[in-house]
Amino acid sequence: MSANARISAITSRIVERSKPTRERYLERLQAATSRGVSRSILGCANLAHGFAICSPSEKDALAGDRVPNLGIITAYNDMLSAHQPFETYPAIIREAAAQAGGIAQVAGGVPAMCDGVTQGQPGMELSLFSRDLIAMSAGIGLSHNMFDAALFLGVCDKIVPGLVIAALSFGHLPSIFVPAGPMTSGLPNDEKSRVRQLYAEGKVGRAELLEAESKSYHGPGTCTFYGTANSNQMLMEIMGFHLPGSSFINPGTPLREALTREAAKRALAITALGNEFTPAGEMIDERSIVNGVVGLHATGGSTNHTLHLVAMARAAGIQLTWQDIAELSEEIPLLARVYPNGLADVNHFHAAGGMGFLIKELLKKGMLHDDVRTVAGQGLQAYTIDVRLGDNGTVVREPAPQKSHDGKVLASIETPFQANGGLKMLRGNLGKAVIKISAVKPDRHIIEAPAIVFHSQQELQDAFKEGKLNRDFVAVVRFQGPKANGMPELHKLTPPLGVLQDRGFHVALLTDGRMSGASGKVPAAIHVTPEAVEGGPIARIKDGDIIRLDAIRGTLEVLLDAATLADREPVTADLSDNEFGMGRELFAPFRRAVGTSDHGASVLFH
Ligand SMILES: O=C(O)[C@H](O)[C@@H](O)[C@H](O)[C@H](O)COP(=O)(O)O
Ligand code: SF4
Repeated sequence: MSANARISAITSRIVERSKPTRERYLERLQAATSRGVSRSILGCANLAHGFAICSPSEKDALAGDRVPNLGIITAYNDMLSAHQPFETYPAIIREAAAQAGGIAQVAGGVPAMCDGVTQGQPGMELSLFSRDLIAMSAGIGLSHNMFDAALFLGVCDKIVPGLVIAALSFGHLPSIFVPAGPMTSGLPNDEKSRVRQLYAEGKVGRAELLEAESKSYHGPGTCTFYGTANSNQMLMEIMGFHLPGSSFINPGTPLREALTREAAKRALAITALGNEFTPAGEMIDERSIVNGVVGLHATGGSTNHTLHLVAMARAAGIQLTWQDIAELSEEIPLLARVYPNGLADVNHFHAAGGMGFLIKELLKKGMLHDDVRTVAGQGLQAYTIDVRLGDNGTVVREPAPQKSHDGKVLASIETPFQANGGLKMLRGNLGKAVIKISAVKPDRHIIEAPAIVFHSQQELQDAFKEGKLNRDFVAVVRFQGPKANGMPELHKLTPPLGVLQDRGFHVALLTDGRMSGASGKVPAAIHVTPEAVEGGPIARIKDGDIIRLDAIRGTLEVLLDAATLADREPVTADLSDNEFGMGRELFAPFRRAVGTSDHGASVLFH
């Protein structure tokens, strides 16, 4: 079944807009695939270096071009609870590949930042840039050109988007994403946030706060809120980069290992040496990208994907815009309530029916393109499943439940939680911005209040502690854009602004920076473009100006006449503190080269 008329029309518009870049991309891809098995063009010395550590039988196999070789790109480190399980994956994959008559080599590693460790810290100013650096790093691994397919081991925020950019830059290769799964449920996310607000008010100390945080983040796996990392898993499944049912199986379980082994065997089966050749750059097309956006809206996914999906699409020559994302939001109902959009976590979401139920429901109403290619084959019907471990350690897939196992977490398409998706675009005399309203109560969808201007998160936190913010106001936190300081997440503002909102004040955030995918209850107009350091209108706002943020009409304005606003000189800021320390001096070229937020805030594509 093809997608309904409205979604198909948006897709057709994207196809038309992308024609020049998509055609050039596909020409390059076909030229690469026409050269046959990649390593066959390597010289003897190149090849000898490439398989120097292999066994004699592996060398024989690799010297020919009949045995497929998998290139593993791993984002393993002990810093990300979500990536720590990857430590053992290469050995599992090598064994599974050998059992299936193939070979697997770790082509390279990529850096992976934990936004939870760096949240509110200087390191966060490297976070967004790390996405493009991850793409470049993965490219270094794959540029050895020894491989017939790639396996990507990555989960978190910037890592999956960076790896997708790499996979599409090497679009002549089939690629499968291999996740490690969510942490088991610990202290509920809303209880964690309640303790944070108590700490922000000085009602509990660090000991109580650390105890709550440690009970929430307590072991291997992805943090269980529906932030960017878990939005990534949803995207990889709905866009066809995961095998069906892979996204939300906990690490360290037999089913998780069975899925990893299956991914290795499937990657061998979809190389050019087999009969199901599925190069990633052909598999992912405009329909796949639209399916990703649909999934984002239907689940209340991370606002960061208004940056990452745009950049990921560009890597395949596809031009996705915020307008496309906003118009799709009007068509797609909210079907999942996972924190911060509800009280449940991703384990509850999976138990309620998870991705299989979600995709089945969206397909019922033509809200997804079913005529897409995936690593599992043709179409998304294969993804409307529930997955379990079979008797002999294999993966068994059965039809997804007809009804949600928990209607408070996962709704049917007939009775959605909200008629449209959580992500909207705002426009007005302050430029363009993004807002996620799926976690904002309806009485906060319109905020009109005086501006209070800050040039850092710390300034706002200090003003809160000094009791200066007990009022209605719009916090204008500027000089947080990609060119200013790498566009950090300002998630540390969630507790103080949440306290003020709970006290009954009408507050909102307006920033050229980002928020965490885990932010949610306070209305926030984020990714404001043009940014302050580029002289954008946000740099002309003064304390006391009346700001109107209207998420219903999709407008963002400072209530000044055009002449008054134009007569004001945009203020500048001293950003010297953001140029050194914690590696920030290494990223000056990125700050200079990065494009605008509505084009993905990328140094790779403008
Ligand atoms: O976009 C995201 O989902 C966030 O970057 C997330 O990955 C980050 O880790 C949050 O900071 C976690 O939330 P807390 O900071 O509230 O633990
Ligand atoms: S979800 Fe966020 S906090 Fe959790 S491991 Fe990943 S990057 Fe770190």
